[in-house]
Amino acid sequence: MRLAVIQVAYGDDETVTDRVERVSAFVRDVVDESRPDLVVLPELWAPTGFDYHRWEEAAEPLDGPWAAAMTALATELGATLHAGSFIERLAAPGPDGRTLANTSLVVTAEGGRTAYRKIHRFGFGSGEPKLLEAGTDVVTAEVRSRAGESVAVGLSTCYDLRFPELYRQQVDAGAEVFVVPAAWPAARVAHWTLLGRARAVEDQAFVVQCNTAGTHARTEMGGHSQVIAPTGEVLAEAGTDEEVLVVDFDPALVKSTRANFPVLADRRL
Ligand SMILES: O=C(O)CCC(=O)C(=O)O
Repeated sequence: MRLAVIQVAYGDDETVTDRVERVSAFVRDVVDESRPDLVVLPELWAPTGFDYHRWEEAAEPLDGPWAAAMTALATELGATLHAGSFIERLAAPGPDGRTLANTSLVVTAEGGRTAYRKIHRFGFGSGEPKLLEAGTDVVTAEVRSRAGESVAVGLSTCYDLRFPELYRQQVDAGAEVFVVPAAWPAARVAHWTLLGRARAVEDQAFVVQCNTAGTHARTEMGGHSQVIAPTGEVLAEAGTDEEVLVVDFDPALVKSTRANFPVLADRRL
């Protein structure tokens, strides 16, 4: 199976409309050139990650124009698109009284959609916890290759990476690959790379991390998107600029790694 991780860079100058157009063209070029089965984009690349005060105006429902554009792109290209996340406007306020969520969207080549709402909100009282509802559901999506292979992918977003219990629940739900879109700042990028490898080793799963590059809302992003094998081997790692990682991987490596070194069978809780 082949995947392409697109580490998008952006600043504060580009309009959201221009960015959606630019990134869609970028995805088209990557698919034309490399024919990946799965393309991954970062967290909140369209509504501008850390620009919290614009989220309200940028929010769209799950059946809004951004999701429609991403669905059209996936079906046009015949590849599964993990479109990263967007600010979703919920139909009704959630338990915290908020009507927005940070929602990731996966679209298959046939246009089937899976959505995941970020469970762990980042901001310690401001930003996400103040503005967004928290997701409650552990979500996996099936990704099929052009050759007919199939793998279950666990969905999480950025700060979720710090909470290993979420990934154990994804393992219990059948996940063999974890895909993590992010807008992870440069200040803590060492945590990002370390935690990604830790999740791969402890859960014996592929980890696909797609971060943001550039500086927006006075926050420098960390880049260093990476793809990790279930053994902990780093299969590819980006630098700090806009970049694409194309990686071929064999989903069967998860089962063989878990069979050959069966630590997950020794869990006690
Ligand atoms: O946990 C971190 O250090 C960064 C998390 C973050 O930026 C986010 O979830 O948006």
